[in-house]
Amino acid sequence: MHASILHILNTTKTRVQALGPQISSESQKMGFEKRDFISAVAAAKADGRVPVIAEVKPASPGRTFRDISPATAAELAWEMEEAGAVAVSVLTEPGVFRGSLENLDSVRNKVCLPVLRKDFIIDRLQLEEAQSDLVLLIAGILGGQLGDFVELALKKGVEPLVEVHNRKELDLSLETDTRVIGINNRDLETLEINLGTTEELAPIIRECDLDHGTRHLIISESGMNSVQDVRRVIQAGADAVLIGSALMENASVFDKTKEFVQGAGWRQ
Ligand SMILES: O=P(O)(O)OC[C@@H](O)[C@@H](O)c1c[nH]c2ccccc12
Repeated sequence: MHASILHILNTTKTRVQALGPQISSESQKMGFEKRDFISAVAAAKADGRVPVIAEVKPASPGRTFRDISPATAAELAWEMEEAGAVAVSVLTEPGVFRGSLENLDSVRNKVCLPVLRKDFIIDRLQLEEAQSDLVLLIAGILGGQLGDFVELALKKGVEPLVEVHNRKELDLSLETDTRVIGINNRDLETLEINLGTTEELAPIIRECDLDHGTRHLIISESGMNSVQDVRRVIQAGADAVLIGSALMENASVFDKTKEFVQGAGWRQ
């Protein structure tokens, strides 16, 4: 693991331990209606949009994009929705990524799209502390506990998005009941990007689906800057893409999201 990721895992552990009792009482919140990500992807495909999960990302290791308050997060998410995004991802890790649970709540109250909580989940209490439609579970971090976390999320009615980066993590994820697999093109050890990761792993998922009569949704995550990049991973078998930095760097999040969603004409 890269030093910044190890640092996040340590601070997350301390934070969750300190917040323990408060989190369990918050989980009583009622009146939460889940938004279905799988049918949102199908709807996007049916009307010719490239399914883009657009990410509200204030910073990443070594880079700051924008200061994002809950009000700004809502504004950005609204631009993403208007531009045709299929879902919104919200970073909630408060240290290195400068995210917040307040940003997540604010986004979900503003838009009608499914919302993904993007964080480093290491403790089941974290599944109680926020309400989202999808939750990221990183196979490389959860290891042997992955299956339990997938079950827990499903039981809560939250769609797990299991993130993998190599064959070993993919095999682990295919043993769970997850319906959504994210292939991270970024190596969490070096933080380097290689879109070939999707080209390598997506066909393995498709083959497994054929063998078992299942149908996983494949999300290609990270490192896409152009419509050509998106085209490449969709052609490799991805159903959807997850894009953060390229949107945050652009002066107009609406314009950039729309460009990816429309695919600049390569989509018939
Ligand atoms: O900003 P990018 O390169 O478009 O990547 C977005 C997203 O995939 C990335 O933020 C991400 C993927 N997996 C994560 C796990 C934790 C934090 C962040 C991430």
